[in-house]
Amino acid sequence: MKVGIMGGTFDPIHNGHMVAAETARDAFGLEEIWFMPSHIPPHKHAAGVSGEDRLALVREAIRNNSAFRILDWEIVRGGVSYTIDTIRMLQERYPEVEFYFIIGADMVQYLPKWKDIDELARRLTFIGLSRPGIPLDLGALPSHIAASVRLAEMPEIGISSTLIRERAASGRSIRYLVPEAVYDYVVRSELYGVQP
Ligand SMILES: Nc1ncnc2c1ncn2[C@@H]1O[C@H](COP(=O)(O)OP(=O)(O)OP(=O)(O)O)[C@@H](O)[C@H]1O
Ligand SMILES: O=C(O)c1ccc[n+]([C@@H]2O[C@H](COP(=O)([O-])O)[C@@H](O)[C@H]2O)c1
Repeated sequence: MKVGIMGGTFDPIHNGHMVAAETARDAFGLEEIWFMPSHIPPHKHAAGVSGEDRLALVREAIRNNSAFRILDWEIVRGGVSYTIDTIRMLQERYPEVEFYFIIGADMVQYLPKWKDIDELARRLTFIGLSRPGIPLDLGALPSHIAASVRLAEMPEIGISSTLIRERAASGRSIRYLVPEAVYDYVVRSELYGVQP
């Protein structure tokens, strides 16, 4: 069975994440996508919203898609969410699964800085997807890392969680930038400064 892991801070999850996951599923014949919110992301600021709320937002986003599932291991484990730690555990628990890890073009360039990247690159295949303003190519990667990355074009979506947080904080609409059920949850729970 082929499973794509969609890891992220998801602060909040938005439509760029949804299209990235669906593009990877479709392009590489993945049977399931497991959305995996990180606890503390390794190389950027911690999320402003709790792990429980970010898990709830992901649950809302994927509720109508039976191929999309949630993996709460990193939130439950706490600490810094290094992917290698999680993948070792996942491969022990699910030895029959062939794992892919879905990332945006920004993260493709960043792969050499990931913890134990050489081991990770042996354990799984990365799927790199287009993101506006960032070249989608493997030219800058060492060849042994590039060998474990596949690229797929997706319609470029200029949405980031930063954009959503900034718009929400300044009272501008975030509707339709996030899945409708995510928008409803954000409004209901008054996250990111959004008022009902
Ligand atoms: N619009 C997008 N198009 C393609 N990939 C994306 C997009 N937004 C995020 N991703 C990818 O999804 C993964 C998780 O992203 P993350 O949760 O950090 O969201 P983000 O929008 O990049 O967040 P922030 O703005 O807070 O840095 C990363 O691999 C990232 O590259
Ligand atoms: O393991 C690492 O060193 C590592 C470094 C950067 C990012 N990651 C993972 O990549 C995914 C996307 O990261 P981010 O920061 O864009 O949310 C998320 O699952 C992170 O845990 C992992």
